[in-house]
Amino acid sequence: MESGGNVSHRIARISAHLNPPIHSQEGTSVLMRENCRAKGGLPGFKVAILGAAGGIGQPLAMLMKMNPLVSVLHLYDVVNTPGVTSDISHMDTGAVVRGFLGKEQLEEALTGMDLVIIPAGVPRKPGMTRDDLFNINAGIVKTLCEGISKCCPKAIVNVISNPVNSTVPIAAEVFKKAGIYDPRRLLGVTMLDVVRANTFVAEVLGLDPREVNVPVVGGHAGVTILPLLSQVKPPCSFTAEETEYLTSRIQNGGTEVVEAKAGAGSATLSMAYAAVKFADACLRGLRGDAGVVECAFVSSQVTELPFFATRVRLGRKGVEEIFPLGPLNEYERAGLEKAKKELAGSIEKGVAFARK
Ligand SMILES: NC(=O)c1ccc[n+]([C@@H]2O[C@H](COP(=O)([O-])OP(=O)(O)OC[C@H]3O[C@@H](n4cnc5c(N)ncnc54)[C@H](O)[C@@H]3O)[C@@H](O)[C@H]2O)c1
Ligand SMILES: O=C(O)C[C@H](O)C(=O)O
Repeated sequence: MESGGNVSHRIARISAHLNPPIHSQEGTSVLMRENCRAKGGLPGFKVAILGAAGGIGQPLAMLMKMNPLVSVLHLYDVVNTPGVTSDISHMDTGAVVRGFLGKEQLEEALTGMDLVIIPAGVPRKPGMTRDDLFNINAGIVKTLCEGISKCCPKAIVNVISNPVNSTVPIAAEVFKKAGIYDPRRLLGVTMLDVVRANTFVAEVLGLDPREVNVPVVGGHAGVTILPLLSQVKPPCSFTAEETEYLTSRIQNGGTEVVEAKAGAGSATLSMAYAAVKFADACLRGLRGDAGVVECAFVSSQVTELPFFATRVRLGRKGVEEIFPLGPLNEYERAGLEKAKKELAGSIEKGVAFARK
């Protein structure tokens, strides 16, 4: 039986849990309470989501709370994290959730993290390109990466914020400036392109999308998104018309969603799904699992460009192997040239911004 002392200690803990100290908006914070269950510390990884109250951030937070590899989940945003954190913390899964609000709490949110996922920033509206988001999102990503440099320089960083083709080079420059850059640990998330490609190819082939794997290389915008339909698994072939249809649909998948949402933002739910699929692969790599291979936009020597998305093998140190493009057909070779031309400018734009 519990002693009286233990019982009142437990009630005090529960009451602290139900009545968390909430500080003022202007002041530092909300939801600073230490969750008592964090003490024992389940085996697992510590993950932070920056932009956790957003359209991607919320479902991403929910799905990461369900991931058995995660023991601690930090939710950071400049708005609304108390509500999102309170809500998600009631899920009866293992990860302990803590919320952090506003830039005063960024460092606390980041300290000790193994993986940081960044979906912070504005999304597109119809008629915009991803590059139109640069002026706002470049600064957001820069500030967040400065925090990472200081508080968790060894963390794996997954950049979702657009334009990914520029925000990843920005992150790299920030890390270089801080003297902590390890290219193996910085990954631009292009998983949604693969998810879409698997879905659209499966539709054409009449297969279950879970059985299909399409490598998508290059970058994450328009013609820089290059699906390698000649390398689809299971092996298959497409007519010229199917190739044209699939390439165009995969390259314009983001725009398809932006237009359907008609001003209410861009892909959030499929992106959260893709982000968790990718984060889970990073965590399995960190754990030491063998053969974890996904596509990502990383520092690369596969082409003459400093960054390029290809299939990479994920391990304890992040990106441990970068696979070459493999044999391309004529259609893909032409696509590659177009992709490289646009990518070069986007990468340069990010680097120039960060070096200013
Ligand atoms: N890589 C991809 O495949 C992919 C897919 C979809 C969307 N995106 C991009 O992801 C980003 C977010 O999209 P969304 O739909 O979630 O947008 P959203 O506006 O719904 O959410 C963004 C969140 O970021 C927060 N935020 C803004 N400034 C911040 C800062 N300085 N620090 C922390 N948080 C901050 C906002 O408060 C908001 O909660 C956009 O740039 C979008 O283009 C990328
Ligand atoms: O298209 C967008 O603006 C969001 C994202 O990059 C996507 O591919 O859905």
